[in-house]
Amino acid sequence: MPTVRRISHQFLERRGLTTVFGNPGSNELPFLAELPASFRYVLGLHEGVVVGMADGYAQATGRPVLVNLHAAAGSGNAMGALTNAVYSRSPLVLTAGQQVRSAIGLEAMLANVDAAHLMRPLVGWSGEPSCAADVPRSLAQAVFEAELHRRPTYLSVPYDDWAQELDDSVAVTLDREVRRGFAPTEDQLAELVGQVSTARNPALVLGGDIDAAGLFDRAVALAEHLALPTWVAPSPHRLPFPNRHRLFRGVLPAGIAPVSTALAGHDLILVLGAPVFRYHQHVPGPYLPEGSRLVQVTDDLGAATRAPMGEALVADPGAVVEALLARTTARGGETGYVPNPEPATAEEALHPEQVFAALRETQTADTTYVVESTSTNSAWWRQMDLRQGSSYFFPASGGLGFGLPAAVGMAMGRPDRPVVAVVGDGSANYGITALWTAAQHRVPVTFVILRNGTYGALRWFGGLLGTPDVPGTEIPGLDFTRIAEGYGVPATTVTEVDELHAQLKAVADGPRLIQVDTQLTTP
Ligand SMILES: Cc1ncc(Cn2c(C)c(CCOP(=O)(O)OP(=O)(O)O)sc2=O)c(N)n1
Ligand SMILES: [Ca+2]
Repeated sequence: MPTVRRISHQFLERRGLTTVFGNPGSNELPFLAELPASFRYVLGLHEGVVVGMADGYAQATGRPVLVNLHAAAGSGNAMGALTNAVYSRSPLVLTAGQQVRSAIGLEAMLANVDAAHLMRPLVGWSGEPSCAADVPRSLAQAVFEAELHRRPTYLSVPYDDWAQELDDSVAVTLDREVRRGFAPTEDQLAELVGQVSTARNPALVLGGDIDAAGLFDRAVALAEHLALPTWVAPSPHRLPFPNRHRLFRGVLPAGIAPVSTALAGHDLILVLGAPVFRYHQHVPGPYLPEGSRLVQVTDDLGAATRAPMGEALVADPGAVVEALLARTTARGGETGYVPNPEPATAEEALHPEQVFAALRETQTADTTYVVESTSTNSAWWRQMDLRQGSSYFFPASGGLGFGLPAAVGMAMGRPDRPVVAVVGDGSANYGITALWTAAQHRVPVTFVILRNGTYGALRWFGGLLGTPDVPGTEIPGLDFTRIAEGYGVPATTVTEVDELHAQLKAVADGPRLIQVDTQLTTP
């Protein structure tokens, strides 16, 4: 008779969840025992790094990813990174070990009290099976819930369940398939085609889901077909459109009034694959310009129901893109790209624009950038020239500690594409132990640390909020070359542009860290 562990491993193997990101405690060991040879366990030294790596791997592969955490303490450490995975809609399946069933109620050491509620409201589905025999079905539910809703799930399993024997009938769970189809109806498509065809001056706003769905090139085709000025929705965690394309109008500012100002004059605003909108700094004003109509198309039901204005169609944006391409008359939009500007310079240190121009000039066009530098966004979009899908990733809820781990996870998920992490000297500390995992697995990531000795974005926010003189924004004296070497990653510091070019051009067969002293700029 098969054990709970055997059936569960078989189910995970059939669903392709054979890379496990984890950090174990005693509660997890009975699950990890007898892992089939097809499984790969990737150890992270902190649970925030474990989830960050899994998030990167999930966004790189587009597939559900298994995470194994240590009871409540491990799950709690993971929550910060989980806020990013929620908003990047990463299908993570979090599993956590639980004390033996008889010791949970008395709250023995390592009991995860009220486990099914611990990770809410971050996770979509969570549970702890009522008996060992329900573990395989519960695991299958956790996987399907994550896959279908594209939202992390959480399953807590008492560690004395795994060795329990089950009767053969439970194997019926192994072959389950659950599929989703969110195609719009003919009437819905006809209405949308009519709205776009009759619009005088429509605009296109794209969200990260367009890139996640592999629609980057189809979005370009649509914009060119209909001559649509195109923006990226505020606070992007991915890039859904080439940032130097002649139709690109920029990343929408993350304030209510500035969004209306940017979109003024467009009678129809078509939002594909984005929440409406992920505002950040509070700048109140009209949600929409006078005379504008907003139509949002998303397969994220929550994003559709919570928007403050406009109409929403809950459907697969890809089906809408193809229908608009096929059923509307071409308007001959601009094609091609605008030239790159000269980078700004600085006195003592390098200007971030010089760093980004060096990346543009030395890295290949298929490079995946994982960015977590919060005061350099303007410099980044001014200098980078990204023309492929899956080229840009940023922490989706702004939770720091994503950059270094996610870069490691992405490089593991897509070993065919070079990965460069561009991380601030503040952000780097939240996920710094990812360097150890990179060294252990010889993951070929280039980590570029922008050292300006401060929490630059907070200095800028202080000015915005009228609180310029607050404590806790200066971080002098950090040396990431010595920290990196302590985790096994070779590292250098550069102060000149030529040195930076030379370092970036050098071929590395594993991880490397380049620390660059940069001037503080504003986001
Ligand atoms: C987990 C976590 N902690 C704290 C913050 C607050 N925070 C912090 C601390 C920032 C400064 C990051 O500094 P950096 O050096 O990484 O980048 P810049 O100097 O370019 O701003 S930006 C920001 O929102 C956060 N977003 N996430
Ligand atoms: Ca900084």
